Amino acid sequence: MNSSPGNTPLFTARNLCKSFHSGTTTIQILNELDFSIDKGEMVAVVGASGSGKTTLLQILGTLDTPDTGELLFEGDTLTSKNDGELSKFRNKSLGFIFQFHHLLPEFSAIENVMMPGLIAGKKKDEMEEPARKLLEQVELSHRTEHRVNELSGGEQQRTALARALVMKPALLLADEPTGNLDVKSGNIVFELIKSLCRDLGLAAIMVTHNQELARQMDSIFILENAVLTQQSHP
Ligand SMILES: Nc1ncnc2c1ncn2[C@@H]1O[C@H](COP(=O)(O)OP(=O)(O)OP(=O)(O)O)[C@@H](O)[C@H]1O
Repeated sequence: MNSSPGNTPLFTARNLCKSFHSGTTTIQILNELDFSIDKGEMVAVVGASGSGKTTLLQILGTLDTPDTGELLFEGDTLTSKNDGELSKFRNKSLGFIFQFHHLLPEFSAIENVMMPGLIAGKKKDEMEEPARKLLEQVELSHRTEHRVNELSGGEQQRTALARALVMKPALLLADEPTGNLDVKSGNIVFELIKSLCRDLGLAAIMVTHNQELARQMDSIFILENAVLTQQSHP
């Protein structure tokens, strides 16, 4: 949100509206919500349970569609892209990390990290070095050949982080990335997210219930009554 006049933000959401309908009830989750983030900026999104944080992140990540509104990446609209184009966009420009790791259990740590590249049509030889390097950066050099179910919860989440970064995205979307971990493992994952994003110049939007972690980001936004409000930094 710190763009100086004339500078295009990395990612902009304009006028997002989203409602869910259940029987006769309509829940308005997002109401003319505006948001933008600059290259390399790290923001936290907090809010009460059920306020719509996951829904917002899914929409920003083009995994869900708003009822109305527009998303712009580096000034280009994403709204007119078809599913195939959006899938390519996500693969190239976005990294995702969720509360649960969503790794493929039948594959090893390094195979999981290489996967986004292989899906994009890159050769295994091309992906092996960056995957190995990232596993080293998340302190898992000794676990590269382990299958997912042979890793601890913290190790699985660090593998998921390596996978999220392997395509060198510009923006990391993290939904409660430490929510399923004990405090110590969660802190390790959070510190890695922070340091790797800083080192790689990545922007990040992190949904969290943890105020202590949120305070360590560049800014905090509260999702309340279907709009995002920036909290003045403590
Ligand atoms: N597909 C859906 N259909 C109907 N209602 C939905 C759907 N997805 C989410 N909701 C409702 O929208 C609201 C927001 O859900 P969401 O998961 O985005 O909240 P959240 O802020 O991430 O919650 P939490 O902090 O508990 O994870 C909730 O009341 C939820 O029940």
